[in-house]
Amino acid sequence: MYADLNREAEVKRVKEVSQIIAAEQTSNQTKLQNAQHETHQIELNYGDAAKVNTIEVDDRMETNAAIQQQKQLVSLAVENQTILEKRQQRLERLAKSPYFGRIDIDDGFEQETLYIGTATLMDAQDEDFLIYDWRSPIAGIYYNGTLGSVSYQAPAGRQEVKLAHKRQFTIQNDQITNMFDTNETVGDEILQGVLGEAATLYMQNIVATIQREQNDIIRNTSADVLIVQGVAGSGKTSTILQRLAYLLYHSRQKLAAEQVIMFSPNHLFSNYISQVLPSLGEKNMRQVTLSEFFSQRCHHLQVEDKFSRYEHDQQQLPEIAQKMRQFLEAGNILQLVRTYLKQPDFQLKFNDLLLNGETIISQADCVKVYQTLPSQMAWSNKFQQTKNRLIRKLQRLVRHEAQADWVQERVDTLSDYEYQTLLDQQRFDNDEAERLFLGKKIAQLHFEPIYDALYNDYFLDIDQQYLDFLTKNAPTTVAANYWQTRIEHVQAHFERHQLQLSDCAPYLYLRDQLTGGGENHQIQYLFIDEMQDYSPAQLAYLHASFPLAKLTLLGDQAQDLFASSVGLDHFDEEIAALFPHKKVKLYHLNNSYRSTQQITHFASALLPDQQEILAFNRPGPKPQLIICQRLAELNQQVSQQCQRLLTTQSMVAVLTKTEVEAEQIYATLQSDAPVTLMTEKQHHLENGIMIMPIYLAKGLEFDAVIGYNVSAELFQTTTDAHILYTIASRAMHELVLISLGQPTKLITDLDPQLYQK
Ligand SMILES: Nc1ncnc2c1ncn2[C@@H]1O[C@H](COP(=O)(O)OP(=O)(O)OP(=O)(O)O)[C@@H](O)[C@H]1O
Repeated sequence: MYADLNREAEVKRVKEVSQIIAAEQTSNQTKLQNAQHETHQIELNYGDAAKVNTIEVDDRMETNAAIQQQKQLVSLAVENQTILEKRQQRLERLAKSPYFGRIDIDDGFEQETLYIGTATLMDAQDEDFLIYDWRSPIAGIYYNGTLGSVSYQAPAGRQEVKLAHKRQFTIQNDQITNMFDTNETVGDEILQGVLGEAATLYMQNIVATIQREQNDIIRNTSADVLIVQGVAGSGKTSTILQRLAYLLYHSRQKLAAEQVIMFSPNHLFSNYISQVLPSLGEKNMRQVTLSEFFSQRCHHLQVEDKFSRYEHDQQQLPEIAQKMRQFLEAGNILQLVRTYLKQPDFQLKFNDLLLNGETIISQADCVKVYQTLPSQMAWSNKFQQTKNRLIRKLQRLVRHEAQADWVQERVDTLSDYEYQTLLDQQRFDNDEAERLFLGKKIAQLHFEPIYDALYNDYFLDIDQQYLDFLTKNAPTTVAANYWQTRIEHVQAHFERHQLQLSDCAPYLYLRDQLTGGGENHQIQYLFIDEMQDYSPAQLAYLHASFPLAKLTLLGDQAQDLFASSVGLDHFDEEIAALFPHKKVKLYHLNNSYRSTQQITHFASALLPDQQEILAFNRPGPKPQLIICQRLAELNQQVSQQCQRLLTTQSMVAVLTKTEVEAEQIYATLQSDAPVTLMTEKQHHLENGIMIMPIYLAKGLEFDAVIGYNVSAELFQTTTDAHILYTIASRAMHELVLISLGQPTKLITDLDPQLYQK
């Protein structure tokens, strides 16, 4: 039987469920306190057990057994406590809002009413579900189905049922504040309410209003590589965070949050999204930026980061440089590395290993060892064999040196302390054996830097090897002399211990292939947000670095600020082609939820290749274009607009094209509200006014945005159109664009109806 549909019945049910939750909270709290007390007691006892006599052998064994037993007790108690703590948190979440959806279904045998919330809740007898977790198979119907016949994926296979009713709620504590029936997947009305709200310092989960197209992405568990090309504000980031919560729920036994990595654009963004998973009762995944990842892997080099390269590009980026960059950043560069290694004349480049100016292991030694190995052996194998043989060679040298005069003299002059330390409590039958032992220790210590160098693969001259790779792989798109100049640049950078961003992927891949390193087998899922900011070479390298991980890539080519996807005509398909032997699934999200209809229409029109972008039906004021003739006037306008916007909005961002502009406006902005200049070091959003270059605002949103100086001089190219689109699409409710002098044609060529001058 379906439950009663009238409002009174719903009001009554919410109250009843809330009371059950409250009672559960009280009983669970008592259990939790008991568990905390018990853990504390066991820990105290554990301390006593460890104090037992350890001199007598029998006592010592007994103590060890006691300690083991106590340890087990502690870990059981802690585990029990953790379960209760988690349950308490879950109940707290449910108490704030027990559920948000109801479905009435008929499977041909019985009619059932199900309520959907952020976690499962059973009745006191543990027999009936009072609330179903949104991730349970049957809850999929709520997001996917319109009334009538629907199917869902149950553990036993696909099930067909009839969906008779669907109802949405907004519930605060035990009060229903909004409720209506819908035939839509998830109706507009509640979504209207959610999207009309003010911006928040942390991203919110979207569990109550997940849209059908987003639900497909969230619940896809079959793809090895899942690629989402979605327009600005289409919920890509929200969707993948929900997806991760879904995956963690369904693979509890096999997948832990520690086995998931997300590459995010910057720390501000990482922090902005950090509350979504905890709000769904899940632990956060690890987050890293590309720059951090590369720096970690190239510890002896300073890697150019995307932001400084962007800033530099704004000053100048000659066409030739761009072509060379495209060559190095194309997906097939890793293939070129593999081909290079297969050449018959391929030679490994080695370093001399020196100690106090004296060559201990020479390049010639390395070559000699390397050449004795079978040519058909795999490179990484050959490299490891070479390394092992060089280590053995060093060990022979140490044994030999142990008897050398300088070492024996050193043995004679050891202080008592040195003597004891070197002996390390070892006993010898005769003096000679002891002398030999000490001699060997001294020689080992002496040659320790060489051991380290061998263990850390420093005998491979990867820099020279990479230069050799570049020399043998000149692109056909640029003249030889330009390429030669670039190689010299790379060399000069190596001398200063620097590496340019476009060299990172081929350089590291070459090193990994040669040394057999660089693969992380722990990570099971890799998420890459803002994938358009990664070159195909970087994406391919990340895939090679996490070979067992399933990938979720999401982005929007129209927000490509760094021109990473220049030359890719069919962006997502070309990205998909990077994973030829994998099960790839492509999704497109065309509905934009963030901004008002007016802002979305305006932003979409800025794009050169008019994409299909569907605005959500939420009206607001038209974007405004303001033209100033002098710099002082421009700065004054920014101040005035900030003041005006802050009367109705709480988070206003002034977005600039470059860092220098952000600093300039920060120096002149006058406001009573707090003003923050956001830099890469800043990790938190702030209320009031935030000023930042657009690349730091990636993935973020604000109540109102002021686009700083959208002049014809600064915005001309396709990449500029992408920058402007990204600026405009950060605004939820209001957008103001201010230009110094003639505004960019990107705006003035638009239909004048789209904005207000
Ligand atoms: N189903 C939904 N229910 C409620 N809000 C949603 C939904 N989908 C998206 N949103 C909201 O739309 C806004 C944009 O979402 P999100 O940041 O995930 O989009 P995005 O595609 O990653 O954007 P961008 O590429 O522009 O950074 C957020 O405020 C998000 O909460």
